[in-house]
Amino acid sequence: MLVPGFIDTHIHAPQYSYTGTATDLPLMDWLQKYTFPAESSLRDVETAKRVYSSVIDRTLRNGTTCALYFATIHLQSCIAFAELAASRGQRAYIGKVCMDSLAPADYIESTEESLESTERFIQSVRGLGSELVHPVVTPRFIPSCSMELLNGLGALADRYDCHVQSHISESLDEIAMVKSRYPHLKSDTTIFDTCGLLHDKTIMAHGVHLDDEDLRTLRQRGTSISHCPLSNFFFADGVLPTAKIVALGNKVALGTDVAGGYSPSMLNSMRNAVIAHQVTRNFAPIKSDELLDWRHAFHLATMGGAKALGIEGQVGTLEAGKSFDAVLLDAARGGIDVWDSDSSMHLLEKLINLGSEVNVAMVWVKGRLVHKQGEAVLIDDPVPLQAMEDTSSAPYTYGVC
Ligand SMILES: O=c1[nH]c(=O)c2nc[nH]c2[nH]1
Ligand SMILES: [Zn+2]
Repeated sequence: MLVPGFIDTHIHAPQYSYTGTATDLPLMDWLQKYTFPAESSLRDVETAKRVYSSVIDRTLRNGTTCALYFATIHLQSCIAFAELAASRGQRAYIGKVCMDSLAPADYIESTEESLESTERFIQSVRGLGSELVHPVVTPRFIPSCSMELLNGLGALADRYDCHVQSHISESLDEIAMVKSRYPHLKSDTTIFDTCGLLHDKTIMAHGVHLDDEDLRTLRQRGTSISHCPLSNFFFADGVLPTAKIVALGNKVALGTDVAGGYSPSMLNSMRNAVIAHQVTRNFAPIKSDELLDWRHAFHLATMGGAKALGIEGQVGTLEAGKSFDAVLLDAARGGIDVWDSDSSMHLLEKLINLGSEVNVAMVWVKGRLVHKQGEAVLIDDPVPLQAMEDTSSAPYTYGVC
């Protein structure tokens, strides 16, 4: 079954090195114990290239044709990441992370350094001239950014017309920290808004504790929420009422939040979005009839992501005139039994509920084959769609898998 490419709207590329571990602590302790040391080690550009190549490769193998990535604070490593994404052919929105507070001495920047290297990152990525790879203004979250930094980043996003990403109202420990620092300001939303960081190219992860007023502000600004259900089960101290938020008219997309979420698979994220919805329904004091099933989750993982990034005219569905960002899913490759009586809707439902990387046969971005199961990594040469029938003679350049 050929489906639109999956769009992961929240993934921490440098955390890929410890994906599948570090599942035992609340957010603030987890950042100090696991995240900052791992991210700090990517100061070394060669280490960064190894990790970033792996995460690009792994996400492509899982059918992620487009990802909105957090990187680290290190300018040269971030530029190397953008170059790798461009040569590997993934649609990648990449943020050089900004933090001038709440981080260890070896993984922090001054306000000036943060603003300067963000600007240089924007210019360098735009200088690559890639249609697929874009810079994103990325304050990590409010606790790790001074007001001066947030204001400066708002101005940069405006000047360069850039996407913005961060985390918003994500957990009780994060909210308590913001409240103790800014007791007079109502919420994360108020702070981001005051600093000019909420607009229609902004994607905020989590938002589990947004109230109705916050949600209204996000709607008015056209800002999207990246729902990361698996990570929310570990950190959020709550569950995002996704169906309610979608019904209110807020833009919602899906993310894996690697490595707070331990799986880089968007199929897994779709399944967890449905489970999270079932949890909110089952434990809600008043039962609502809002629905979020596998079909909605599939929509959030494709068109929802495209709308969040403002590229719904190019990707998100398989339609004439759009870019061919697509995934060929094949149940026969393992783990899924199909019966003659199965309709094509049953087949798609099975692929979403039971599928994994094993079932991702081929992946294309903008018409270029970027992954074919069982073959070496495809790099550099854009391959025209017509050339794909006979793979033995196609003019691919192969890298080492
Ligand atoms: O899930 C998360 N992962 C992170 O790396 C992070 N940083 C701030 N807030 C965060 N939440
Ligand atoms: Zn995150």
